[in-house]
Amino acid sequence: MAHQDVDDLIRRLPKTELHLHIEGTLEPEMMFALAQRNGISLPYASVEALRAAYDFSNLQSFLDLYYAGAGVLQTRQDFYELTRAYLQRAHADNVVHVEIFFDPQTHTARGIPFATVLDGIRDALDEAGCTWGMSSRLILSFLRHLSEDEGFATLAEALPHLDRIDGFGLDSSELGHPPSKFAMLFARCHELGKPCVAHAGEEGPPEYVWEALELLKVCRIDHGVRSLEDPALVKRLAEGAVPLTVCPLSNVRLKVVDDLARHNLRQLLQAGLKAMVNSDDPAYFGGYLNANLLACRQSLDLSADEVVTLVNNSFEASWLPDVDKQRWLAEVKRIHAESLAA
Ligand SMILES: Nc1ncnc2[nH]cnc12
Ligand SMILES: [Zn+2]
Repeated sequence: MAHQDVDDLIRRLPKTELHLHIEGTLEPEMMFALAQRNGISLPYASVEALRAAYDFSNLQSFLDLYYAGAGVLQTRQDFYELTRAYLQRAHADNVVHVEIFFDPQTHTARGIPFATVLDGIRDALDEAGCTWGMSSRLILSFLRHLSEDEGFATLAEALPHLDRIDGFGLDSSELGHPPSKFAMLFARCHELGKPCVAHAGEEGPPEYVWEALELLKVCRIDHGVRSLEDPALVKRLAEGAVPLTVCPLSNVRLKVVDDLARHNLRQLLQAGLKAMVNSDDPAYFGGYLNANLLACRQSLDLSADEVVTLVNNSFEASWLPDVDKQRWLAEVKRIHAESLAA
């Protein structure tokens, strides 16, 4: 199939996104607009100056800016508008199902009530369900640079809202904050009957992926690109069909890989791992879901079959009920067959 046809297929396929930080969808234009509305001054003269600062050397250099930027989010309406803007972009990319992270500790630490954050995000998710039939799940992600006790305090704040929280995650500065630090917290999350995921093997070593699996008992690994360094881990991930929510443009921008052409996405698939493509923090990393897939197609010369495998892996790894998964997988198959026949 010609490159142009694979690109068309990428755009046409229904897709799901499983690794997306809602705070990472805050575009510079919206950051400035909210800053003005909320009477906050930003240390940048213009949108262009802010964008120019998006030149990261590693995960921490990004996180410093990302947490500072999130300071403009104050009201339920702000969180609603942020989420609505992301969902509009996802819908334009033919994303039909999203499972998104929110970082409540980033906001409650500034005095924003937990419910303000949750209500605003949920307003937009519910609206997207009504307007487009887009399905969604919301994942409360704990900040791993904070203590486990602080995680427990956040979990206590979440308890009255558990009907609107679908799972738990772990993100932020990975090095020096291994999953084992949160073993008791995640045990409690499992007791609440919710699925858990964790960022691991982004900058951190394969041991962190092992800990996420064995101690936090996660059902997906977020990133996990360093797993290939450990053959025993690859065997474990393949045998357990553990999904890896890979974020290629993020990996380039955070210098996890030096060049997209040298990303190990294909090697992950060839090792039998359930990898897929996601956008992570698209406002900071230069592209939403289709942009990630198109960039991989171009730099890695992905075939139509590889694209379909990535999209299928994503539906299979989602928390959709089986009947919905089967419906979307059948739709992917139909569109793939149509594009082959064209
Ligand atoms: N890529 C990433 N890794 C860890 N924590 C994050 N929070 C937002 N984006 C993140
Ligand atoms: Zn992430």
